[in-house]
Amino acid sequence: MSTDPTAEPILDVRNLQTTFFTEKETIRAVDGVSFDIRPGETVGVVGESGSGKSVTARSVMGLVDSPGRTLQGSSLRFTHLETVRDYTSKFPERTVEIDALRADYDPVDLFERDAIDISPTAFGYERAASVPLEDVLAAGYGEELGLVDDDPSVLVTKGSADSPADITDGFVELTHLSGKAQRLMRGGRIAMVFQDPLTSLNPVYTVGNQIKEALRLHQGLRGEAATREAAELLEAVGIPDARRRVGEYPHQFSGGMQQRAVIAMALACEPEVLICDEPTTALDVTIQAQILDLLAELQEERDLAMMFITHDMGVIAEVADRVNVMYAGEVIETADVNTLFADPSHPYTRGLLQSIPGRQPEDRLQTIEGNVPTPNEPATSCRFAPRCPKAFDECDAVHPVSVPVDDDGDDHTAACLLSPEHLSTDEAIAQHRRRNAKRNGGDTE
Ligand SMILES: Nc1ncnc2c1ncn2[C@@H]1O[C@H](COP(=O)(O)OP(=O)(O)OP(=O)(O)O)[C@@H](O)[C@H]1O
Ligand code: NI
Repeated sequence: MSTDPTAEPILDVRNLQTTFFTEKETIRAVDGVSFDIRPGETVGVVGESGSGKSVTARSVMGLVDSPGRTLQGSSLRFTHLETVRDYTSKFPERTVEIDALRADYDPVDLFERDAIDISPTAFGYERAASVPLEDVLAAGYGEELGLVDDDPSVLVTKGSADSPADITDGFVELTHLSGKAQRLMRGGRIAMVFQDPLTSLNPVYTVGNQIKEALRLHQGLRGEAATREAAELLEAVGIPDARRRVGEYPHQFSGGMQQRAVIAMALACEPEVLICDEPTTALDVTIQAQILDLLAELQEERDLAMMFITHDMGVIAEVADRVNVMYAGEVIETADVNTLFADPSHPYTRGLLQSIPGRQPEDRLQTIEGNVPTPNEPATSCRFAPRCPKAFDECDAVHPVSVPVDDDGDDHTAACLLSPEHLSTDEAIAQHRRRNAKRNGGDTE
């Protein structure tokens, strides 16, 4: 699984916050998550039950149900250029051209208006002049700042909205999609495979008809051509006797074959990004291995960007190029897969690795005591501290932010007061305090 580390991301997740407003409490299920995925790359998302993996995936898909909501300040950028051009011509009323705005607005003036309660630090910049207008719009503050009447879904950053074919840079902001623009994205450009194949398959239609429906919607194929393509897709995902089986119903398929059919359905839409949420958890080990091989093959053929969710470190080792470790709504460590296994930094990641059978001497299987807490308060401390073997006093007083683990610039970050590892603990804590203060708009922590 080699990917080009210099390639541009196709999906850029920035400060994603998805919260459930229940009668009892406010659950910050995803609390400021950032990462990106490149074409051909698999980003693994791992963590115990309740850490926010599925809500992250559902947020990207726009499938968060009430009482959940993705909050203002979150940005999910789909940067696939062809899609940006296509959406610019299909949804001109939802498109904004940054150059045209820049001519009319000076960001410094924007932030100086008295009525406005947003500071540049909310966007991770210290000075107003450094905040790109597209960040303001993507995070949903365009209306408040008087830039636009309605949050735009398509942001053209290089080129003119009048000439879609000549656009060279921009993104579709997934958090602002609705209606047809969302239907074309979901399934068409970004597809998802769930743990239980029966959530995706309708029991009353044949498998073939369901694939054909996807082909009609997203590729405009009908009739004989669609039937042929449906059988070819079933063949491509390794279903034997595909020509006959297109006429069968989901219940006539085994669990493994059902999941293959779901993958075929996802591929019928020719997506750029495939999100897999524990796609093999319900399957036995042999079938699981076959499905993982299949996904790897399909990814190679189609240069798919994949987000792969699992609580199984063994599966992560097999499928992922990069890994995000999640805990209580936050990404607490991120690294390329080899670094993560060889040199984990966060005590939580170390704990997860020690709970893989066969990875520790004397075959002692360690598990981390306790459970993931429900993140129902803003983070003002380390959410892992109560379970952490390394916890010390400050862990209850300072919220650790993601910082580079060391200074060799290899994109290995951890959200732990013991990082960066080359600093003394006091220096590291001071850095976390400063970064918190900055994020909260200059307040003291
Ligand atoms: N519909 C909902 N209403 C209220 N809270 C929810 C809802 N869906 C998820 N949550 C909460 O969001 C948090 C994250 O849940 P999520 O399903 O993303 O966890 P997960 O990491 O996918 O866990 P698992 O490994 O069990 O699938 C949990 O605290 C959960 O209780
Ligand atoms: Ni889940």
